[in-house]
Formats: sequence, C-alpha cells, structure tokens
Amino acid sequence: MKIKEIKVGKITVPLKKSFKTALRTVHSIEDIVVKVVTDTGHVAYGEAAPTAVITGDTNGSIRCAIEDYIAPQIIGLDIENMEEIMTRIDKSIIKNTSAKAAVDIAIYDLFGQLYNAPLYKLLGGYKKEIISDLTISVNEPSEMAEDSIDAVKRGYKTLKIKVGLDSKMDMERIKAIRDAVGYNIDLRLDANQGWKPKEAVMLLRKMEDKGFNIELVEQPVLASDLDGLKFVTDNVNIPILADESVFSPEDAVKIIQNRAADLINIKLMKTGGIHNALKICSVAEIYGVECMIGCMLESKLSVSAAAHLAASKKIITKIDLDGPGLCKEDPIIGGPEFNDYRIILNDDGGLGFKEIRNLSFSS
Ligand SMILES: C[C@H](N)C(=O)N[C@@H](CCC(=O)O)C(=O)O
Ligand SMILES: [Mg+2]
Repeated sequence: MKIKEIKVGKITVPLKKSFKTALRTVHSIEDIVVKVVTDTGHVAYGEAAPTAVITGDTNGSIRCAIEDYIAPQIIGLDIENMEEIMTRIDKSIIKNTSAKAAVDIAIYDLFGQLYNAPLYKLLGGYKKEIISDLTISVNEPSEMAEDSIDAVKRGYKTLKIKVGLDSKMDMERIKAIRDAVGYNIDLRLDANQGWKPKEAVMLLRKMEDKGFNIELVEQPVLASDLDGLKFVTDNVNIPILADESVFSPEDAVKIIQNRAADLINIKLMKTGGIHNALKICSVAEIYGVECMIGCMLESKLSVSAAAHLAASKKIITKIDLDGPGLCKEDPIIGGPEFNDYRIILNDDGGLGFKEIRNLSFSS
C-alpha cells in the first residue's frame, strides 16, 4: 500500500455557540483537511486546526507546510514502513505541528486499514469507550452557570471551565457554576495562560478555602514561564496541568523532571500527531504522571484520532475531546460514535470513516 497522492482541502463546521477563552474567540471551525490516496485505492483523511495563538499555525501556513514540505517527502513510501514515513514527516520542516498532525492522522488511519483493525487496538487496545468533559466558554458568571446547567442536562459529569480573563471575576464565575450544578459534577479549570504566578496562587488558595473542590487547573500562567508554573504547582493543593507549555516529548521530560506540573495535556495539534504523542505517553508512564488528551477546535475527523489514542493508553486518564460536542453538526459519517460525553470506538479498520461532508478541495 503505497502513498500515491496527497490533496489539501478545507472543512467548515458551525459551532453551537461562540467558543471563548482567555486567548481567543471562535465562531466556526474552519480547518485544513488532508486527503491521502494509495496505489491500492485506499483513502484516508486528517485535519489540522489553525490555532495561531497557541501553535503559531494558520490555514495558509498549514497548507504550505503540507504541499511544499511534507507531502514531497513521503509520496511513494509504503504504509508498512511507518518508521520511515514518521521520520520524514518530522524532519521535513521544524514546528508546523498542526500540518504534521493532519498527515500523521491520515497515515495512522491507513495503517489501521492495512491490517484491517481499529487503530486503538493496534496502539494498545485498552478500552472501547471513553468519557469526555465539555468546555464552558468564559463569559459573565450567570451565562456560564446557564451553560453549565445545559451541559449537565446533556449528561456531562465533568465540565472544563474557561477562566483567566480577570481573577476577581473568575472567583464569581466558579461560585455561580458551583451554586448552579452542585457538588456531584467535577469542575476542571483552564486559564489558558491568563494569570500571573502569584495571582494564580492567591486565587486558587481562595477556591480551596471556599471548598469549591476543583479537580485540576490547566495552564495557569504563560506557556514559556516554567518557573512560574512550578511556583503555582508547589504552592497550591489543586493539581496543575501543563497544556501550552508542552508540545514535544522533550517538553514533557523537562516539565516532569522539574516537577513544574502534576499532569500533562497531550494534543495531536501540539505534538504533530500520534507518533510523538505516543512518546509523551511513554515518558509519562516512566514517571507515573497521568495525562489528559485534549483537542483544539477540531471536528470529529481529527478528534477521532485522539479518541483512538486515548482508548489505547492507561496513562491517559482525563479526556477533553469535546470538539464534536461543541459543533452544531457532524459532517463525518462512520468512525467512533460521539454521543455527547460518551465516545465509543469503531470496530472497522483504522479510524473507520465512511464519508466526510462539508469538504472543499480547490484544484
Ligand atoms: C476545545 C478544548 N476543550 C479546549 O479547550 N482546547 C484548548 C483551546 C483550544 C482553542 O483555542 O482552539 C485548550 O486550551 O485546552
Ligand atoms: Mg488548555
């Protein structure tokens, strides 16, 4: 099964509601899609999210990286030779992790198709079903409380609350949400780099004193401020999870060895796909550091690949694969079933897609 053609297109999926974090506001998913065709007639797809404020990747840079740098390095290679394909993707261009992720996802799909086994089984086959949280965008406390009630009505047992715009108001946000949903729902916070280290410690200690019972806090301070991240980790009891501070396996080693965070968030758009995500899992296993699997604003296409990885690894204990749950429609036919919080992996080969709608390829 040799790689014959790689085409780059676009997928558009409207969101149920604008997605707001301390870093950005998004109204609709507009991601790059890659289509890989083999000499045997097999077809696979991958997706890349242009999260410029986190990865530096834009739709233009993703398209260019795939067409001009990555694709020419792997055309003609056999899917049996995963090691060579992955090395070439990695070395074709530095950074550009979202572009690499899209191609890596399509190649892993073909790998599963080649052996006619669902990808999660080839990667470790730990479980067939995983449970995701749902993200609540940062807004006025009353609106966030209403959104949280809606999420709980949809069956979500864990909510990921976006904070980090204003620490005083963040306290009010969490109080309003706790008052609204009670204490049987797990709350995890994501500040998306929005606080200063001392500000984060003061605020999180207050939340501890109030008994808000926060499961974990994601990326309280700037991605580059590892000393600040460690300061927060050392000075609060709530577990701290590194997200924007960890892209590569090397980043994970650094964070873990310095005990700068308690947990690590793995996202395919940061690692450059499954190949490097597996290396982070191995590092985390060695040190016994549990991981979250997360996503950017991605459709079911690339989130399915992350779901397969999550279902294959014991060290991934926290699931933030809510991209499809935030979307108004699902253009992906086949693959894992996303029933809001419940994700059931497919039994057919690879990622199991039958059809991808809302795609456009310019010739
Ligand atoms: C969508 C997911 N729950 C999430 O919050 N992901 C990111 C931000 C994604 C984005 O800005 O596209 C995160 O910081 O965890
Ligand atoms: Mg995050």
